[in-house]
Amino acid sequence: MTQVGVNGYGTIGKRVADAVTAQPDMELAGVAKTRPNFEAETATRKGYPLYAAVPERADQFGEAGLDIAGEVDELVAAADVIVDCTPSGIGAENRSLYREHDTPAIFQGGEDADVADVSFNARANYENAVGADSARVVSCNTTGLSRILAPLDETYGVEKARVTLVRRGGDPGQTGRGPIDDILPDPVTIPSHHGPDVNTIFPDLNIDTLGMKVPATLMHTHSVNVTLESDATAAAVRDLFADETRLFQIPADADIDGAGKLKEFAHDAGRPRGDLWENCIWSESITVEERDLYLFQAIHQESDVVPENIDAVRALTGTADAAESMATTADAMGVGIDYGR
Ligand SMILES: NC(=O)C1=CN([C@@H]2O[C@H](COP(=O)(O)OP(=O)(O)OC[C@H]3O[C@@H](n4cnc5c(N)ncnc54)[C@H](O)[C@@H]3O)[C@@H](O)[C@H]2O)C=CC1
Ligand SMILES: O=C(OP(=O)(O)O)[C@H](O)COP(=O)(O)O
Repeated sequence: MTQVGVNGYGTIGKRVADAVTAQPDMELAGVAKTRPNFEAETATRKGYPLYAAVPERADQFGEAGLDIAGEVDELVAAADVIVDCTPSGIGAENRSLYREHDTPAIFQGGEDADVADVSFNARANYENAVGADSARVVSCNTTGLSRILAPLDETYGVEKARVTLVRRGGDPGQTGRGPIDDILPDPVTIPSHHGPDVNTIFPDLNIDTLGMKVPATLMHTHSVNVTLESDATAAAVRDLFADETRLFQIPADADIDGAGKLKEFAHDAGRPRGDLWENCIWSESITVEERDLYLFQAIHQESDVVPENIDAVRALTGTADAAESMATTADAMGVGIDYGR
């Protein structure tokens, strides 16, 4: 059993912790929190060992009626792998703590690529992380792009990818984020950081990305154009994507017209927190004009990186190959949508 510690128990951390507890080959060593808020209370209620992330604030937990198992360095010492889910930039600050304890570490996409030995996407470059000391699971958007680019590149070759990313302003719980009533080119410079981030997974891939931010919280939406190196048809691309567990093709007759209905669908399906771990690609949008493929996809920013974090644990510990790990993760979490079956 691999003992996994989660440092930072917010949007990503709480989902990674739940996913760890579902795996047959992993145990949750504990989670580290900075303060005794409602998420700390939930962790305690779930029976997760709770550690104080900031030693000076450890007393606050007891004062709030929450027992702690210790301080974060004890969690790092006890874990075989630590998954750092702290806000952007804090992961880099925590790197020395993980090194001190010789604990392999997984970082998130908000960190710069040089925080870790490798940038990671299970479908595209799992092998690069096998036996590494650290890996960075690329951002939700880069994860979503890597999942479609890997099969397209393997099957047809990618001459050039062009993607416009319409980004949600903040997560549902991020009440301080915006825009509230605006549509922003963000970043206004081109390419956005997503293209270079894709290149940390596919170093030679030719890609331009443009980013925008809108007053939405539910999901990101991508408008994708990929010029392929060889001929394809829309039907063949649909068949190719159908073999990918982490790609969900929204059927035309599902009456799912946007992120709102996608989330409703996820809740109806009994998904925890209404999570959609898969890219959600509108099947009707898949169009091929000569060698140009077009599609729209929605990405659930809060959850698509969660299966990737689980696979990254197995890659760092060398306990499974990519196919085995992705299958185990899917079975344990219920990743994959067989609509209509
Ligand atoms: N929310 C999203 O849409 C996605 C976020 N990411 C990345 O995941 C990482 C985490 O993001 P979120 O979960 O959204 O952030 P979050 O703000 O929801 O959660 C971060 C948690 O870490 C805690 N924290 C702060 N300082 C800490 C410290 N020194 N030690 C331990 N914990 C500390 C915060 O109190 C909070 O509970 C970032 O790198 C982000 O870019 C990646 C994909 C999607
Ligand atoms: O990594 C993300 O988005 P990004 O790839 O657009 O930077 C996540 O949705 C987190 O974005 P945030 O930095 O706006 O919280």
